[in-house]
Amino acid sequence: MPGLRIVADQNIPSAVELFSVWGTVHTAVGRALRPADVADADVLLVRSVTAVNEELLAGSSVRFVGSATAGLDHVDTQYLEAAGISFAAAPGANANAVVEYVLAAIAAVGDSLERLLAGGRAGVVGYGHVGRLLVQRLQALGIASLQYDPWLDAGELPRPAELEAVLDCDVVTLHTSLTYREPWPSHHLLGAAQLSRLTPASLLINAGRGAVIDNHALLACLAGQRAPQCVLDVWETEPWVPPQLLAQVSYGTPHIAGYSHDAKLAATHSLARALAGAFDLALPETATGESGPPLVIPAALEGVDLLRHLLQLRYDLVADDRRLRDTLRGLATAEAGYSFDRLRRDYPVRRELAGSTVVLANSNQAPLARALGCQVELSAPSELPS
Ligand SMILES: NC(=O)C1=CN([C@@H]2O[C@H](COP(=O)(O)OP(=O)(O)OC[C@H]3O[C@@H](n4cnc5c(N)ncnc54)[C@H](O)[C@@H]3O)[C@@H](O)[C@H]2O)C=CC1
Ligand SMILES: O=C(O)C(=O)[C@H](O)COP(=O)(O)O
Repeated sequence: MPGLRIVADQNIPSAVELFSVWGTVHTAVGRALRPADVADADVLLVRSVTAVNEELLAGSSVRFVGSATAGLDHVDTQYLEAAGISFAAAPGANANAVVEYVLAAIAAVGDSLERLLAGGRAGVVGYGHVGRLLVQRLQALGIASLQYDPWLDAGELPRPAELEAVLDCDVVTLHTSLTYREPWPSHHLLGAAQLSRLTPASLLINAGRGAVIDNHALLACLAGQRAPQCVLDVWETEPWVPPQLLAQVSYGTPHIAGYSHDAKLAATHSLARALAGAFDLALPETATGESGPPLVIPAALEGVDLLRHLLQLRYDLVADDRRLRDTLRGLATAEAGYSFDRLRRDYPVRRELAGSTVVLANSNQAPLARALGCQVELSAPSELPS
């Protein structure tokens, strides 16, 4: 069906290249999309910053909406269904990127990694695409975890636990969708009472949605005597980040946990497949992404030093944190919001570690590299254990 009018968020990489075989692609600033921008469109492609609802789409000619995201809290899927508008998202496309962010955060904060490897436990809240992959990776590294996801049958979780027990783990990491739905809303799942279970020895990570934690209660908790360590990628008030909260966290980033180059491209391709399926269009052959250049690992590294080195090879949390703090310092609220969005728009190319080839001189290094999803090459191949 040639001649489709397609409106796409400017931050969906390769959207023009991939979708223009089916029509004209107009790119737009996702947060600023208004009804007039989509009134004549057939297809709308968004990211998480565009609220997709009746207000935006009523009276428009849009027949397909694609969201290049895992989270769906910005989309009124009931409205789309009632209005007969097809919808697709990109579940799982960025799960590995988020997992690598979380592991890098654990490696960066104090001795969290050492404690987990020495018999500590990670508490995983939300056992969807991200939670599942994280638990698999932890298991491969020999790290125990407990999981909380009351929407699933306990049998689907390797070690299901009550939220309280999960909060008592050494590392607590949040991967729930944002939902207000009873009986288990995730909105403000962690308020003052839940946060009070954390101790100075705990590390709390949120790379899900900001509003899963009551940010007022979090600020009070982090300013208190028994404050845990905390790493935040998401903020309840995005795109504005409260300076007081940023000042209290060990590391803060501008909602980029899922922003690997690989994940973004996978999401665009997944939307192209969905549109082709919905409109019965021929899907052109396109090259799939190549993994980055091989990574050469120093032979002397072993154990926790090797693991920390591997986890920080592809993702530099410290640099992302510094960029956010340097950018936001001293800015007024509105300007800070624009700057947050600009950091996301201009995010540097980041490749995933999983799928990367690592070149090892020491065959003892192979199990850890494999546990992180790397392809292993030995500089002397005959030494590689099977
Ligand atoms: N910071 C970032 O860059 C990214 C953030 N996200 C966020 O992380 C979330 C998780 O991603 P995926 O695993 O891909 O989504 P998913 O939809 O596969 O999994 C979400 C899980 O959360 C569970 N859940 C919902 N309410 C819950 C509650 N009250 N308590 C415990 N669990 C609950 C659901 O049952 C589901 O299993 C997304 O919904 C999105 O909001 C996802 C990707 C990137
Ligand atoms: O997939 C999700 O859900 C996310 O949170 C996205 O990775 C965030 O990116 P944007 O869609 O806001 O660019």
